[in-house]
Order: sequence, then C-alpha cells, then structure tokens
Amino acid sequence: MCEEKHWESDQLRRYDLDLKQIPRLRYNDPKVDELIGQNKPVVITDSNIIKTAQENWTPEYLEHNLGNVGHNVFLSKTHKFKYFDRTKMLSRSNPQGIDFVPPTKETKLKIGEFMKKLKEWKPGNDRLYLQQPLNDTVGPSLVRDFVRFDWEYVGQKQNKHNWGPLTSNLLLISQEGNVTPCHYDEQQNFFGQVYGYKRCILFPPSDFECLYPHPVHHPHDRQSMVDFDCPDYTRFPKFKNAKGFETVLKPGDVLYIPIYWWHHVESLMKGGPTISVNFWYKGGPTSLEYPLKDHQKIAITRNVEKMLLEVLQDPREVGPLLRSMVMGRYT
Ligand SMILES: CCC[C@@H](CC(=O)O)C(=O)C(=O)O
Ligand SMILES: [Zn+2]
Repeated sequence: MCEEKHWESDQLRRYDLDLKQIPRLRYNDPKVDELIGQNKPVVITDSNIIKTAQENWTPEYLEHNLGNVGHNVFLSKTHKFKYFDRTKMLSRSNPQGIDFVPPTKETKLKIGEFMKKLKEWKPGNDRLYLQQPLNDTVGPSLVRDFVRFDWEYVGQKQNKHNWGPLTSNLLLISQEGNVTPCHYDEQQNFFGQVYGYKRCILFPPSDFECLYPHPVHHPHDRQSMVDFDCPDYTRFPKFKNAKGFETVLKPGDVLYIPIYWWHHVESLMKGGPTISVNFWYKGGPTSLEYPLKDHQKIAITRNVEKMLLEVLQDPREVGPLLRSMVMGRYT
C-alpha cells in the first residue's frame, strides 16, 4: 500500500547526484538478513526496535526527562556539522593539524537551554546540534524507555552477522536543516529515527575514489573532502561518478548503515527539530577471504597510510613517496 508522505521535495537540499532508493523492508522480511549479510543498507520498517522512543520522545518530553546535566552540543556557523578528531589537531608531526580551523565549536548545554536557543534561533545565529551518548546521566523515564527497546531483535542481528559488541547509543537532537556531511564510520550502525524526518544519502565503500577522504592523519579523517553544496570538479573529478542511494526516514524507521559505507545525513528543512538514536557496534572479526571485500581494502589503505606516517613522520612526504611508488609502475 502506498504510504502517506509527510514531507515535500523542496525540503530536501539539492545535490548534483543521481541516487537510487535504499530498499524499505518490514522487520520480519528474510531479505533484511540477506542485505545485512551482504553489508548492504536497508531501512527496517514497522519494528519495535525504538518503539518506546517513537511513542514518547518528543522535544517537550526530552526537555522534562533528559536529566538536569550539561549535554554535548555542537555549534556551527553553517548548516554543516563536519566532524573532526581533536587528537589529530595537536600532533606536531601533523602540520595540517596545527593550522586546522575547526568548523564547529563544542559546548555543554542543559536540555532546557538547548531547546530555548532552538526556539529563539534566527538566521545569523549559530546552528545547534545536540549529540549525547545515552548513559546514566539521562532521567529514569528515558532509562525505562531505553531498556524497553527491542534488544532481542537487535541482539539477534548482532549475533547472526557476527558483529562485535555494542559500543554506544548516541542521542541526536538536530535543528531543522542541519547536515552531517558525507563520511564513513568504522562501526556497524542501526540508525533509529525517533521524531521528525531525516534524509540519508549512502555510498558503498567502493566509491572511495569518488569521495576523496581526507588523509588518515588529518583531523577530518574519514570525512569526504567534497563539499556537496558546491563540488570542486577540478580537484575531485570522479565525484560525478559516485553511485549513491538515498532514503527519507520517518519516525520508527531504522536504517542499517553498514560499516565503512559513506553517509550524508540531513534533517529536512522547514521540518522542525529531529530526534534520532543510533546503535554503534564494533565490526566483527575479519577473516581474510579472497576476493577481499571492498571495506577490507579500505581498512588496508588506512593501515598503509598510518604505517607510512609512522616511519616518515612528516605527512608532506607521504604523498610524494606513494606517487613515486605507483606512477609509471602500477599505473
Ligand atoms: C554523530 C553521528 C551523526 C549521525 C548522522 C546524523 O544523524 O546527523 C551519523 O553519522 C551516524 O550515526 O553514524
Ligand atoms: Zn556516521
């Protein structure tokens, strides 16, 4: 049956990308396991995974039940919240890290202050994005809702597909229109949409050459260098070959974001605040079976970059050495 739509296409940002749809399957469809087993994305619908959150977690409910402590809030002058690794800013062996200008600031706000700033926001103000691991700082009602997630279902998937342990559940409260730019994580992810609508654009690990990740030692390690709002096709000519998939998540949907898959996530414009909760799992033990999977090759390239930086010390020597190794010999 066709599902009623609660959003319009003018609420999505426009990119120069041709995107296919990520399949949406009911939680008990055997094809869900087929896709997870192939490390492919799938939207799991009509499950109880985050049902208690979907039923209760409105901005007002969170304001009254999130606990009276400061939560991690990112501030940005633009709609983009590009993640950076602080530890890679300081190392002396990383000149790129020293003159790096962080695109966002991090602060602690109580939920009441956060919601007040959201309500009073005007163009020109910093945008806000609350990103807080769910832990004992949250109030008892949230804990009750959390323990009533369908842990049996997610545990069954974790075991069946040999994922590692659950490392964290991140609570995400985003201002409308915010974007988490394209990046990959080294963890399996069940991304639960609790309130409001989020558009997710995903690319397979094999699109590595089209998405130009920053060097591993750069603070923006794992993040794409391409600005989707204004792609530089001179520096990043292969971006036009990226083959992406997209979906707009509605409350209750859970998107499986496979480990090493690129993802760009945006809260719909003019859609009000959005609430999500993710489940990050360590990747499972990787046996090197041939042919190697694409994400295993990415892991290998990361190790090569780390090893070269380790021995060369100066990151400016890594590129020239790799070039001299490859040009005219492997090209
Ligand atoms: C900090 C995590 C942000 C999230 C994307 C989003 O909801 O904006 C994501 O990238 C992930 O769950 O992996
Ligand atoms: Zn991510």
